[in-house]
Amino acid sequence: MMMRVIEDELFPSTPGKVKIERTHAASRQFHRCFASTSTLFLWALLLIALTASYLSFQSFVDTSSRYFTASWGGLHWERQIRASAAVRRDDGIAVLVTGAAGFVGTHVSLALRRRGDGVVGLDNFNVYYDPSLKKARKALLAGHGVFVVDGDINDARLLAKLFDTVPFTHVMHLAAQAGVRYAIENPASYVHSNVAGLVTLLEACKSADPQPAIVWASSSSVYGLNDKVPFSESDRTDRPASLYAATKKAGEEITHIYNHIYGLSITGLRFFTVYGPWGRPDMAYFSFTRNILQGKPITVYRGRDGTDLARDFTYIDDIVKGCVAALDTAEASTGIGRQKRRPAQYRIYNLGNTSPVTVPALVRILERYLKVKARKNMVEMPGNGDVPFTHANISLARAELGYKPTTNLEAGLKKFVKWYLSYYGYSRRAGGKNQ
Ligand SMILES: O=C(O)[C@H]1O[C@H](OP(=O)(O)OP(=O)(O)OC[C@H]2O[C@@H](n3ccc(=O)[nH]c3=O)[C@H](O)[C@@H]2O)[C@H](O)[C@@H](O)[C@@H]1O
Repeated sequence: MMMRVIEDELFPSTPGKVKIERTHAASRQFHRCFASTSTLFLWALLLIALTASYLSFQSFVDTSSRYFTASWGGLHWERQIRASAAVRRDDGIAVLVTGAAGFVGTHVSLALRRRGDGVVGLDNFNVYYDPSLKKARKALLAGHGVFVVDGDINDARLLAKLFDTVPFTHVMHLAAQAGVRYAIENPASYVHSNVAGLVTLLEACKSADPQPAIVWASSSSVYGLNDKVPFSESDRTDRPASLYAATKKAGEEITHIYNHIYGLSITGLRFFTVYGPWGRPDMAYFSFTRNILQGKPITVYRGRDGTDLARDFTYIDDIVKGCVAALDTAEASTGIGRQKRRPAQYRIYNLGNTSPVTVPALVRILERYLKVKARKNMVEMPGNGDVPFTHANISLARAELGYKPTTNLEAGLKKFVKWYLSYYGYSRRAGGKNQ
C-alpha cells in the first residue's frame, strides 16, 4: 500500500503506459531513492559528528586559552595561595581580603599578616584611580608575604577555586566602587561591584565549606539626608543622597538575607571618610595635597546657605583596629550545605572619629604641613550626591569591639603628608611617580 502511494507520487498515472514497465521502473527508482535517503542519512551523521567535534574543539580552545591567558590558576598559583594563607600563630585566622590592593585593604592585610594570620588578597586593579598606586601596594604586601590575586569578585569560578584551595575562616570584604560623586559619571560600575559583585561573593561564601564569617565595608553615606546628630546605627538610612550610598545600603539589606537564609555571620562597618598614608587619590585630602603642591587651584564646596561642609575624618590606623576587632569578635557562620542550622550573628557598626572637621579647616592643616598657600575656589556644593556633614556616634563599636579612635585630623594629616612626600617626592613639577 505504502509502495503504491510512493509509486503513484513518483509516477503520476499517465494513460497509455504499460503497467509492468511502470512497476519495474518504479522499483528501480525507489531503490535509487532509498539509496539516496541512506546517503543523506550518512551525510547528516557526518555533519553532526563534524559539528560535535567542532564544538568540543572550541571548548578546548576556550579552556586552554583561559588557562594560558587568565591571571589565576595552575599549581604554582595554588602554592602561592596556600603559602599566603598559612596561619603562623595559635588560634590565628585565615582571611580572604577583597580589595586588598585598595587603601583600607592594604592596611588591614598588613595588620593581620603582622600578627600571624593567613591572608590572601583579591583585587581587580581597576583604573578608577591610578593602578600604579595599587601595584605599589601589592608589592608592599608581597614584601610581607601577602599574595594578591588579580581577579574580580564577579568571577564566581575564581571565588569557588579560592574557597576550594583554602578553608578561609573569614572574609574581609573591602572591594567596592568607592567615591560619592563619581556615581554621576559611571553608575553601572557601582551596580557591578557593590551589588552584583557582592552577591557573587556571598553566593561563594554560602556554598563554601566551612562557611567563612564576613566583615565588610558599608559607609557613613548610608545616613544620607539624616540630620539627627551624631549618626547612630539605629537612625534612618532610607534616604540616601547618592547612588554610591544606595548601593551600600542595598549591601546591608543583601547581606541580611544571606544571614537570614544561609546562616552567614555578617558584620557591616560604616566607615567615616577614612584617610591616611597610601590613601585614595580621588579623595579631597589627597587631591588637595597634589594640587596645592603643583600650584593648581582647589575647589572647596560649601553648603547652599554658605555653611562649611564637615566630615568626621577617621584615620586609617583607627579603622584598621576596628576591622581587626570586628574579625576577632565575629562568630562563626552557622550554615552547612547551604542550610542554616541556627541563627547567625548580624551586626552593623559606625567606625568614625566622633569629631567632625570642616573642609576649610582641613585645607588650613594641609597648607601648614605643605608650607604652601592653597589657591581656593569656593563653590556651592553641586547636587551630585554630597551630604553637608557626617558625625559618628561610636558607642556601639566602643562597647562591643573596644573601638577607640586615637588620632585626630592634625596628627593623621601629618603622617599622610610625610608619606605623600616620601612616595611622590617633594616637587611634583620636578618629576616623580604618576598619579
Ligand atoms: O564616609 C564615607 O562613607 C565616604 O567617605 C568618602 O566620601 P567623602 O566624605 O565625600 O570624601 P571626599 O570625597 O574626600 O570629600 C570630603 C569633603 O570634601 C569636599 N570636597 C571634595 C572634593 C572637592 O574637590 N572639594 C571638596 O570640597 C566634599 O564635599 C566633602 O565634604 C569616600 O570617598 C567614600 O568612598 C566613603 O564611603
